[in-house]
Amino acid sequence: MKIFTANQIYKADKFTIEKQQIPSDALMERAATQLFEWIHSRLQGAEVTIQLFCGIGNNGGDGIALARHLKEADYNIQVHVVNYSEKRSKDFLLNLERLKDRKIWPEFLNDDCVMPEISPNDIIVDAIFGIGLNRAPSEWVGKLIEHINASQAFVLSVDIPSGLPSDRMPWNTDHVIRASYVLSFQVPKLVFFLPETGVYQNQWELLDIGLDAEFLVKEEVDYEFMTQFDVQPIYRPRLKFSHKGTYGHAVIVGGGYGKIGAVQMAANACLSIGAGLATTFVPECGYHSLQTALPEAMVLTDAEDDYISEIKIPFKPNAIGIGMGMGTKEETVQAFGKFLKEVDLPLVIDADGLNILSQNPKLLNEIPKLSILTPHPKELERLIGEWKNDFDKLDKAKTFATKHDIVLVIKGAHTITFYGGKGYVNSTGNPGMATAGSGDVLTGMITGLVAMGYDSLPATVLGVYLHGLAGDIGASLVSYDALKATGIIENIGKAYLELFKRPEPQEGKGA
Ligand SMILES: NC(=O)C1=CN([C@@H]2O[C@H](COP(=O)(O)OP(=O)(O)OC[C@H]3O[C@@H](n4cnc5c(N)ncnc54)[C@H](O)[C@@H]3O)[C@@H](O)[C@H]2O)[C@@H](O)CC1
Ligand SMILES: Nc1ncnc2c1ncn2[C@@H]1O[C@H](COP(=O)(O)OP(=O)(O)O)[C@@H](O)[C@H]1O
Ligand SMILES: [K+]
Repeated sequence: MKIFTANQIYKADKFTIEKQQIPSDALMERAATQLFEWIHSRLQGAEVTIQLFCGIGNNGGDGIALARHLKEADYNIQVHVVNYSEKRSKDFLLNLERLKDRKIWPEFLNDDCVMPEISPNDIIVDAIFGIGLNRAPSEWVGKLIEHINASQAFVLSVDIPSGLPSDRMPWNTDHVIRASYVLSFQVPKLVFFLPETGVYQNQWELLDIGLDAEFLVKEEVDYEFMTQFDVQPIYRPRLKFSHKGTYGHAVIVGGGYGKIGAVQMAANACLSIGAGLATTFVPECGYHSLQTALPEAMVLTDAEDDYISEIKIPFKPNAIGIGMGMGTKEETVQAFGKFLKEVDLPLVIDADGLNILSQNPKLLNEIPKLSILTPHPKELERLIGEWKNDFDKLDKAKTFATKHDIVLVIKGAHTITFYGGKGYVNSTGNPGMATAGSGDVLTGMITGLVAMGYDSLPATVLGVYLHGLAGDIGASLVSYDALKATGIIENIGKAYLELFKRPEPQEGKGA
């Protein structure tokens, strides 16, 4: 699913209005009808007070049109116009007239207004600013937003929480609506997925307002939100007349004294996702535990007992995952550097592999093209340097991935994969996955998919999606708190099955 910028949404609006030959307020009416149906199907005429805060642009227009529908269904409404500018939009004015025709007189709030009383039992509709916000809200509007946030009422934001710009950090973090729920039109907004800007909503959902399908398909975007529908086509079914050689031989290199478990989990995940064969390469001390815990995997050992000193793989693997639990001892750094020079297939590099790269930036030039790097935020910072905010982080990450011709995975609540100047935002996963070893599992899964013949980018996008989905299934069985990394591995099979279930209506989770 494409993620559009505000400008692209305006373009889609214009295209739709021209192609479908509809008046401009028709889209606003579709938006309001969808909003009304969503609310009405849940409230079923309940006597709760609905307070609508409407700006003077098209977001406000949506709110005013919604007020008309709510009144027609006999809801108890109070409409406030947040009168922050004299430049009212045409469709806002049209809908204000329609409201007045029905004898509904909104209260106009100006810079000297008294803050309206809000009960915690009220429902707030936040239609103050939409994607047109392009400068800091005035102080009094910011105070009104603070007042709404302090009310403890349920806040339903129209399109985007008011005060949250769609393409930059807010000017004042207190002057952004904290939405209980966002009903967003047609396409998700990038800000829903970033740690610093995703905190302004608990949940979001898309409403289809019929923007033209041709435009949605053709428009090129910088970011895509990877849903079940987007990921399904990547999957390649196993063939009847296949054998284990068809699904590749993966090697997992890593481990050190006390950190063999990381390799074990990665190799287990690698086999669980479907690699034909898996071999681990670990220091000698890992031999017995690996052979015991994971009988399906083969084990090669380093000459050293406790750490890796020379990586020797006496056959040509189809994929190599490297770095988990490996440490950054000088001998290991030398071995890793030598290995990078020798190897001629893309690698999946994680954990200490990434730390060694950050400490020895010259090695960055030795990374095979199309390798996959999977840093968590701290490892990413060591690789690309500090960032000012999430948007700066995305720019830096994209530049780094393009410069080295690699797939860069920024792990987090919504993992983002960068390749070829484009970002793929993952839709699965949960806070239960913030637990030791879940990154090792991801590395193993992606390595397995590469071994099976998937190219680097599809392997990563599919691996990240299935990893999150396996975590979601695992958490649904044992709770977020009790989920462990091995619980993710156990549910990889169910994640495959889930991938092909009929899609649920789109609904997302916030912070
Ligand atoms: N394709 C879609 O998604 C559709 C979107 N619609 C709605 O239209 C909204 C966008 O409407 P607008 O472009 O009118 O913009 P907004 O309603 O978000 O903002 C109103 C106007 O105020 C001005 N403004 C921006 N920041 C300000 C500030 N800090 N203080 C004072 N004035 C400021 C801007 O010039 C802006 O045009 C969407 O968020 C959505 O709710 C719907 O009406 C119909 C279709
Ligand atoms: N709050 C969260 N929501 C969703 N996924 C998460 C969350 N926290 C962590 N994860 C996922 O769990 C994994 C953690 O990786 P990492 O930090 O490398 O763990 P480790 O080093 O312990 O193996 C990543 O894939 C990340 O996306
Ligand atoms: K809004």
